[in-house]
Amino acid sequence: MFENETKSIFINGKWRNVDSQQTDTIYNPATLKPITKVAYGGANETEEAIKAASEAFQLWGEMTGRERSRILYKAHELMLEEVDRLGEILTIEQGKPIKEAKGEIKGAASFLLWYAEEASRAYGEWIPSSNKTKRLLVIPQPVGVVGAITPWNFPASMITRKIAPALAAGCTIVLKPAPETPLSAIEIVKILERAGMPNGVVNLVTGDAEAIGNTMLTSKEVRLITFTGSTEVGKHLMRESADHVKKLSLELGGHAPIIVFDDADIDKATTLALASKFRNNGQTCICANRIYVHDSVKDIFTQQLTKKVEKLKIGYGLDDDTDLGPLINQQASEKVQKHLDDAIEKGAAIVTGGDKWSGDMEGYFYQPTVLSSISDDMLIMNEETFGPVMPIQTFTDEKTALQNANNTDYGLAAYIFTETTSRAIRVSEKLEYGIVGVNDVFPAVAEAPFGGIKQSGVGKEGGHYGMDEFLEMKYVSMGIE
Ligand SMILES: O=CCCCC(=O)O
Repeated sequence: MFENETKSIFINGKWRNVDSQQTDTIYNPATLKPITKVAYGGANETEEAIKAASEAFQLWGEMTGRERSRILYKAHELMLEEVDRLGEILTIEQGKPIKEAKGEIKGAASFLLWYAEEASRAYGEWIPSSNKTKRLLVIPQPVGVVGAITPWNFPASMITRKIAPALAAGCTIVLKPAPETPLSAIEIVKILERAGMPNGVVNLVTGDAEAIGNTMLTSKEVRLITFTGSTEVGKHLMRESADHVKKLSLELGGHAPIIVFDDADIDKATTLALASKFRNNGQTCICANRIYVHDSVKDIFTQQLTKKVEKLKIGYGLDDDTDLGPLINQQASEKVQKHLDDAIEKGAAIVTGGDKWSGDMEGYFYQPTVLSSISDDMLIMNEETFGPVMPIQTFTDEKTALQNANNTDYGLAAYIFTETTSRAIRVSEKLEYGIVGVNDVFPAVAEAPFGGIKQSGVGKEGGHYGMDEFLEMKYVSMGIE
């Protein structure tokens, strides 16, 4: 499936390596075996890519929305034709189970479709003037060159979620995928190329993350950076982009609570909690990180959940029956272990799991773990774990549950399980989060605004809101006779 070396830099319509011939080896996180080598680009390649994107902006920005739409729509069709192959590539480089990988590819395609449709719907405004001799217009115009920095946990859908609205709006792109997972990015760019994207509109630079990111940050021509990743890096981008007053769209860390009320459907609640926590092995920014269960249903919830967790199959992502793949790398595994050790030291009890998984592969596998006897001072209740550990704490009244859920600097996603509509509305309104799932743990869809508040980010991805990020509203004031 892969050559020993893969050309991974795409600038102005040409695939190439770097002049220095420097490469980066990409590993399969399940086996720790090398998959291929990609080009190790840096500042030079990023500057070239920015130049190409700036030049292409003239053409792309002036095309009609309908013309841009046709290319995005074609890319959507091409992506759907290749779900199986792209899913396999994604699993091989990222580790997630093939059923999730194929689901991600379909999700990635859905952003291309949605923004193909939105491309011709960037409306302006005619503002009624209070002065008879004036006419006031608002014209939406593309921001310009966009630097897109994407994460390893969703190597396909986080790319299309960013670049589809940017392209629909008329922006051009320099894409930097996560160093761990450049192969899905290469495939997506090839699809855009086959769909007829003009040269220079989408450019890809793999390699030295810091050098590429800093070149984007210090470039005057890059008008907006869209980033998904940690809050720490998001803060760095905010600080360093101040000199050029760059626009930023940031999807950062989360620490999602699930509140299980006493009127919840427990069978549904346990299925959903499990899906939220263990999808992508807990490596999702909207994964539940802490569960608050009403005291009166704690036992039944924990029993049912544990039974379901114990049926999860850990293994190689390409095996159809695998539910949990490996963690992405050693650092991720160490963090999970640190959170677990800290919790145990502070009095947590292991209900199930609690250790590394030693199968026949070299990767960083971990048993799906459920913990009880949880206290607020544990690391796991305060920091993003990004791994398959679920701490269960109890509460006795709605007010306390809300206080606990809101007691964090993060504000990405929160979930509540209840069968009472008024409670669902009341609690949703009080949760200090950008996204609330009510009896639903899969809120990320192309047509809705995804994004956090507080230290979980700025801006929205998805829906018409997602395209607004890439448009400037130019105000034209006309004096008339
Ligand atoms: O990690 C953040 C993106 C979540 C995407 C999804 O839930 O599909």
